Amino acid sequence: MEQSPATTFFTTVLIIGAGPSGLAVAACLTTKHIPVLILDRDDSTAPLWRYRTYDRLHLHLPKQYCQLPLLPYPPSSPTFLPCADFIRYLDDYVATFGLKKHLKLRRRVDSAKFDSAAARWRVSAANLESGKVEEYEARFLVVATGENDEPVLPVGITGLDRFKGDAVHSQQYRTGKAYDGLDVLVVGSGNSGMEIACDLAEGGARCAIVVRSQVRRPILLSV
Ligand SMILES: NC(=O)C1=CN([C@@H]2O[C@H](COP(=O)(O)OP(=O)(O)OC[C@H]3O[C@@H](n4cnc5c(N)ncnc54)[C@H](OP(=O)(O)O)[C@@H]3O)[C@@H](O)[C@H]2O)C=CC1
Ligand SMILES: O=C(O)C(=O)Cc1c[nH]c2ccccc12
Repeated sequence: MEQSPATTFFTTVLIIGAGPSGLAVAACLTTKHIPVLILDRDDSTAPLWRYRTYDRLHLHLPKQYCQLPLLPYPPSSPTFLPCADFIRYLDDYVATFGLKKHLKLRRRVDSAKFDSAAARWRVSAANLESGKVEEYEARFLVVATGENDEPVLPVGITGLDRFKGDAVHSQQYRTGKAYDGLDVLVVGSGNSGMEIACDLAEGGARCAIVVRSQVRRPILLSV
């Protein structure tokens, strides 16, 4: 059977990733009237912040280090924003710069090639709603897919397959209250591991933490 040709979309700048970075790039370009399209495989902007964070999450950095270009936080907002406030800010950001019309969600980018003869990027994406392949042609490509979207699990932990308890990645962890009275081992002493260990202890778990190399010292910022 003959395949119908893929639909092609044209733009000047194609941005992959609708997290804070992708949205910031899009806002800066659209205010200069440069055409953009933003692709994301998830069904919303900032999916990591919406779907894969624990309940008590606040930004660890003071708000002045976490604001996106062209839209300051109101002075009344707290110095360390709760996650829900940060998401609201990102939603306001999308509304303020009219980014919704440039967003193409549920698009999984599968390849990106630079066609030097045409001086264009040719990007192929699966439309996860329709199941069809879409092609995108752009003069510039911005990859804003973040560092933390995909969970990283250590491979080859002997006996993990026989472990009777829950083993979850920090992306699935929500609250220490769910572990009241249980023994929990936290692997990793970055910001996630440290804060989750604290949340577990406050939730009533007996908690231990694995530190592979070192406990990093906090950098003190004046706020
Ligand atoms: N509220 C906020 O704003 C928050 C921000 N963040 C940010 O998100 C990013 C990711 O943070 P995080 O999720 O903590 O990840 P990180 O990469 O910062 O930390 C991962 C930790 O896991 C350890 N680790 C990895 N593999 C193994 C293994 N096989 N055995 C033992 N230990 C292992 C690492 O040890 P080693 O040091 O030896 O590599 C490290 O301590 C950071 O930029 C962080 O600042 C995170 C949480 C909250
Ligand atoms: O507050 C922290 O520690 C974070 O890791 C969040 C964060 C890092 N870089 C950012 C850029 C914009 C908004 C939030 C963050």
